[in-house]
Amino acid sequence: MERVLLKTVDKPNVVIVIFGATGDLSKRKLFPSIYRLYQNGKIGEDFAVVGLARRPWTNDIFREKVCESINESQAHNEDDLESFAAHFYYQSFDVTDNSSYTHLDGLLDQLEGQYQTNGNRVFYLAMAPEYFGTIANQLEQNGLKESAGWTRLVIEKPFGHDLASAKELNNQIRLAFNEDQIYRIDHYLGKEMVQNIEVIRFANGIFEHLWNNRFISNIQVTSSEKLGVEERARYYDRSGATRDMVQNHMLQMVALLAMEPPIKLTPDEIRSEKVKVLRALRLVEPTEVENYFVRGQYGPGRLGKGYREEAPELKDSTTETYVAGKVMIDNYRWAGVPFYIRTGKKMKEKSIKIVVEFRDIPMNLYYKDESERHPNLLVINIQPDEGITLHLNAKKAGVGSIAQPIELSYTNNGVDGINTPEAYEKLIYDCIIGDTTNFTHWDEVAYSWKFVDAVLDAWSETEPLFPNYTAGSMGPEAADRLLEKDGFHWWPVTD
Ligand SMILES: NC(=O)C1=CN([C@@H]2O[C@H](COP(=O)(O)OP(=O)(O)OC[C@H]3O[C@@H](n4cnc5c(N)ncnc54)[C@H](OP(=O)(O)O)[C@@H]3O)[C@@H](O)[C@H]2O)C=CC1
Ligand SMILES: O=C1O[C@H](COP(=O)(O)O)[C@@H](O)[C@H](O)[C@H]1O
Repeated sequence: MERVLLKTVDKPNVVIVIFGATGDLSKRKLFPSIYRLYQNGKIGEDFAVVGLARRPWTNDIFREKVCESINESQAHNEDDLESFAAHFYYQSFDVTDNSSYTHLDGLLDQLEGQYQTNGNRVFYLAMAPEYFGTIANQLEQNGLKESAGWTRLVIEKPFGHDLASAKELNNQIRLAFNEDQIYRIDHYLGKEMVQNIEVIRFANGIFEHLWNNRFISNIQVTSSEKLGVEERARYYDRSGATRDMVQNHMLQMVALLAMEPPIKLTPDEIRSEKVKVLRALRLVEPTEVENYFVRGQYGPGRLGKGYREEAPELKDSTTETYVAGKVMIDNYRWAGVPFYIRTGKKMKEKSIKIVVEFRDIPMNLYYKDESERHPNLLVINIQPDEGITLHLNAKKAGVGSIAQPIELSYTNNGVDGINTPEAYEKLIYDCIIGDTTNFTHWDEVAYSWKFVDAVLDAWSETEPLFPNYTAGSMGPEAADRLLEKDGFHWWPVTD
């Protein structure tokens, strides 16, 4: 099957307008990613980047900041960097002020002539979500969408706080932009091994034929972080791990693992299969929440302070920094198979890993201890290692018919081992060539909110007993019991 792109161009000509260009995301992810596109020849010389934020910076200060961010994050060539930075322009801008947009319109006209960008514009909203509706509306009202080329709007997460606010936000944005112009970023969808899930499943007969409830006993998806809340207490405390990670990244991975093969590799066909999975998620009943989900918050431990000590305003916080859940998909393929997910801050290791556990053989003939079990596992390593490992059993050399567990491994040599910038690099490129496959459609966002809202609503009825895991551990004990009662256990995420 051939991947069909909406538009395929070698070196697209474009002006990228970044709202929030003085912020953390721009510095840590966007500038380095655009630089990598330039370095790798994915964009040529016919591009410009306009940075917008309130600070009274000049083009020179902005270019210095861009160079600093690249200096800090990756290998580069000084001459290359200077010519790259010359494509960056800054405008001091208040998103709530009408006149800022008029000025921007003039700047875009000038740059489009200078760089021959054919009127192609990406508006990247790297700002707090409360401004998304206003910006979309102002772009429409001030005619900034009306150019000779295409215009696309990239929106960062979080997309709403719950289903109701997400709907409201979506309605506001849709007044100004069509669905096919909206690119909702989920950076996990830009990770190499997340993109590989589809290929591992659908390009291998040995997996796809077994990929169902007859042969798979459970699937475990872990995204653990060593980092704590860092400088983002204000955002994170209103969000918590469920909104920050489960509503988007974790459920997207579940959808890719569970979807039916698409009839074609087009964005619409893939999305339609993912939506079917998200629609089939079993909503957790309020009285059942304890049987399906576990929440946690880190206290002091091997990795330092507890969450409540990270900032004065977190002193009495009941926000969860950890979630584990048993997700059931009520469809023909997956009936009865739990998808266990877990994610948390200040855990033992940084690891994103998927373990597919196949049903065990009915009798153990080859291990001395009859209770010993070594089910076949397919492990998809997403970060920091990238690759897959298949756990099998084979005969121990020279000792009769005794088996031992063995592993077949494939390591995907990442370009330089840094995963997230690469994910942003891919997604920015996809956006400028018009490939929406790895962006989330409104339907996916809505079904995901519906699922997590049920859990969050049930939790809001009771006060959690926090903290309940130590910084540097693998999370609360209750998360182990979640699997034990089904006869399973978490497979380790480290060797
Ligand atoms: N940082 C990260 O790692 C991630 C961030 N995100 C999302 O990306 C978005 C941005 O996050 P982040 O960069 O961390 O946020 P920051 O708080 O670091 O940056 C916010 C930006 O908005 C600008 N700004 C604020 N108010 C206005 C205004 N009225 N007019 C114009 N500009 C304004 C600020 O600049 P100034 O003060 O100069 O106006 C600044 O450039 C958020 O939606 C966040 O959830 C998503 C994933 C990861
Ligand atoms: O979206 C987010 O993701 C990061 C984790 O991303 P990763 O690529 O390092 O796994 C998380 O730290 C952050 O809280 C969240 O907003």
